[in-house]
Amino acid sequence: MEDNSDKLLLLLRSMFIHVYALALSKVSVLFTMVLIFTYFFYCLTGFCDSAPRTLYSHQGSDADYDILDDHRRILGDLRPPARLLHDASPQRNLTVSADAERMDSPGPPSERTPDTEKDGMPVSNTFGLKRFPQAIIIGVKKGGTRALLEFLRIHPDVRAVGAEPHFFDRFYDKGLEWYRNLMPRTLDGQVTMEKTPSYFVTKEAPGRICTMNCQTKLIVVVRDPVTRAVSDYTQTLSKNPGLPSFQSLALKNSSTGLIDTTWSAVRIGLYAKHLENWLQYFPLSHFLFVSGERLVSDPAGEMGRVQDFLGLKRVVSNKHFYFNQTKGFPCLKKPEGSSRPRCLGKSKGRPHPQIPTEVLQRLRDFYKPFNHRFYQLSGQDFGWD
Ligand SMILES: Nc1ncnc2c1ncn2[C@@H]1O[C@H](COP(=O)(O)OS(=O)(=O)O)[C@@H](OP(=O)(O)O)[C@H]1O
Repeated sequence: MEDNSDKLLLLLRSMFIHVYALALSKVSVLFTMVLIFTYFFYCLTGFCDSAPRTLYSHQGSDADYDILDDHRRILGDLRPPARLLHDASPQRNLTVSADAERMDSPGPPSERTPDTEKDGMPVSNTFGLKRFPQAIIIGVKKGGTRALLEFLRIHPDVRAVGAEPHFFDRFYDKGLEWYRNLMPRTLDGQVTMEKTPSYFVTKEAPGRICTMNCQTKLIVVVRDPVTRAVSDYTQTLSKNPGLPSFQSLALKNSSTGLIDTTWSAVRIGLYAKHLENWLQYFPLSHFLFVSGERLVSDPAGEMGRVQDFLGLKRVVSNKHFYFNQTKGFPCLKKPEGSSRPRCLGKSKGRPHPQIPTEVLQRLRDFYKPFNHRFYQLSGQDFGWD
């Protein structure tokens, strides 16, 4: 009898231990799952990326860069890249100098991020590496640079910083590692890009970019300097409604009709002058001049040229665009993974104030010789006169 109860007790004890162990393992599985979900959520909101985020768009020229787009892209980035699914990438003709390759290696310990170095080798905790841009949209302000970058970002082999980094004009003292850390991760063969339109008019920018990598491809979106000046003025006016009239800023003196070239809205349009500075550092073959006008009238045509220049397969084409009658500009058809068609923000393609025709004509006359010099230097006639 006592023997039997002992056995029962033993049986009950072993059952209890089993149930307890089972419960413990379930709790630990649950706990692990909670941890995994928390980590994914953290990554989805962009916090596990080591890149310092800059949002200079509100201080800079590009006032309506949509940060939500970056979050959408982070979601997109969690999808395995196409080339990992089927490796059919075309041969790239982008070249990166030995110096740039060297600079891709990790910086001093103080600048290292946890996922950029292991045993002296760059590694990554997601796909790809942060690299210096092989191509930069350097200008011009109000030329259509945001439209170009957003159109390029449709391409699976282009990865670009959303906001303007302003490294080569404002933040050069932060150092190249700081700049590289701003870049999105890319796989071999993908092109890293950024756009900061003020580089084109920054005297030091070409030398600094060449120090990073003299093989960098440079894209300049140019637009009739007269409409560009009005667009620039419209932007400043939207931030400062008390601004003096366009004509009082553009003309030194209304009776002589002399143009005030110290006004930045006028000075930026002297494309030949700025290009001459760049040509001291880079050969013409490193530049692509995109017509801001054609980017509106024939976005697919202009994108074809850009993709060729970057050595990319022509992926972005007519099928990606539609003309939005209300906005009066081409917009992107519903991009994959997004729920709606996409036009640029309200500050892109806004109405310009009426400027007296004689002032516009005066400006047109003023720009004529500079435009012609620019056509000569660039080897392209943009037909502004
Ligand atoms: N598809 C599309 N949608 C909207 N706007 C377009 C587009 N393509 C070119 N543009 C022209 O881009 C002009 C703004 O140029 P940027 O993006 O270079 O401006 S900025 O320097 O970044 O502020 C902007 O200037 P404004 O028309 O004066 O607003 C547009 O004319």
